[in-house]
Amino acid sequence: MAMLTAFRTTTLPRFSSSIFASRLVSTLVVAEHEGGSIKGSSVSAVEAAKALGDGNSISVLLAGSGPSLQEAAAHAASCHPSISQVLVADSDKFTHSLAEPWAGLVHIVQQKGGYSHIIAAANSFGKNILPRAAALLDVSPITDVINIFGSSQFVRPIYAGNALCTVRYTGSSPCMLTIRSTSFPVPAVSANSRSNEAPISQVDLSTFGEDSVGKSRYVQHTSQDTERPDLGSARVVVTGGRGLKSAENFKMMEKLAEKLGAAVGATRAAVDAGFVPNDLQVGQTGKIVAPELYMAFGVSGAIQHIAGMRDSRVIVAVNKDSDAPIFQVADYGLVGDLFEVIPELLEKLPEKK
Ligand SMILES: Cc1cc2nc3c(=O)[nH]c(=O)nc-3n(C[C@H](O)[C@H](O)[C@H](O)COP(=O)(O)OP(=O)(O)OC[C@H]3O[C@@H](n4cnc5c(N)ncnc54)[C@H](O)[C@@H]3O)c2cc1C
Repeated sequence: MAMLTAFRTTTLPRFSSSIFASRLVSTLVVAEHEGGSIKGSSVSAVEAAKALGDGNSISVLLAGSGPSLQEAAAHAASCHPSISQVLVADSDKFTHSLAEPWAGLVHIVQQKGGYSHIIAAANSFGKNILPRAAALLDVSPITDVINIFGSSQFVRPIYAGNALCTVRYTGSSPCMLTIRSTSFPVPAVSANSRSNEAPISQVDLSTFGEDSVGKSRYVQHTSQDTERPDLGSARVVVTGGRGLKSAENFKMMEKLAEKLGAAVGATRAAVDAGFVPNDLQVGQTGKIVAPELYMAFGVSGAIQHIAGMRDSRVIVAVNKDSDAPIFQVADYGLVGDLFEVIPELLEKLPEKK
């Protein structure tokens, strides 16, 4: 069984990456796609793979079926200069991201490719697939990585982000990671900047075991309004908490988001109260966001919520309780009633062009 050695907490150490530079690194990025494009969080996983070492050969694995898979493969082949090849598994077994068939796919691709690392984004896609694939490969995955030092040393938050833990991977290959995409932004010059396209090849599925199919069943996929930016990568996020008091009142947040071109977020209390679906939840057990502007209305600032938004560049909080912990992390705080503040904002903000 693979071993993880946690050897230090707190601030980031300065390790020389040369300790591990002599190892050959090749990485498989398990990528998610939608509407014919590879998702931004998966491109961040490619960016993270770059940090594993010079000369890292990075392969991107895409699976699914139909024309949108082929479009996504073409997009993946040209979306980042560090991608060496795109592997495509075309089968209706992978149309939905069910963990069992996808983990089986990662297993056979790893058996053939012998990658030293396998990476996916730490979102519902990666968190669903990677642990199961790791179990099939008999290694321990390292989750929620926010910094990479060479091929074996990784930093990840613990205690809801209150401490950083540096772990050294001493297990066998492959070393499997999920990464926080907000910690590996893709520089504008890297995105879509390659002059030639990476080769695309089909995965040979002849050894794919049918026993992984049918263990879980796809029911339906509900997704937020596609007109809005994705919560995980939006530049502006407006979040409502229990202070909004009802699903009806939460519509004010949507109007505000519309004016600001923002994504809507929510606390777990707001989700549990049924104001909004749980894919809007920000926090330790929700999405991790790091927008340029994060606006929190009627949010107390519980540690589990802060864990998901503390890396936002500017935090604005509106709360009627001046002692609310959210003010400890806010750059701008307004002690006031959100039912007065939001309508005033809606009135004074110009319409989005
Ligand atoms: C294991 C675990 C995981 C968790 N994961 C998450 C997570 O991922 N994300 C998350 O958010 N929570 C998470 N929680 C829950 C978390 O502990 C808090 O319960 C939750 O964040 C509180 O949400 P809230 O701020 O909306 O509600 P509350 O704590 O009830 O705060 C409501 C706030 O609204 C203010 N308010 C009320 N009326 C008004 C008004 N008219 N105008 C202005 N302000 C007003 C109040 O002063 C108060 O500060 C988790 C908890 C546990 C135990």
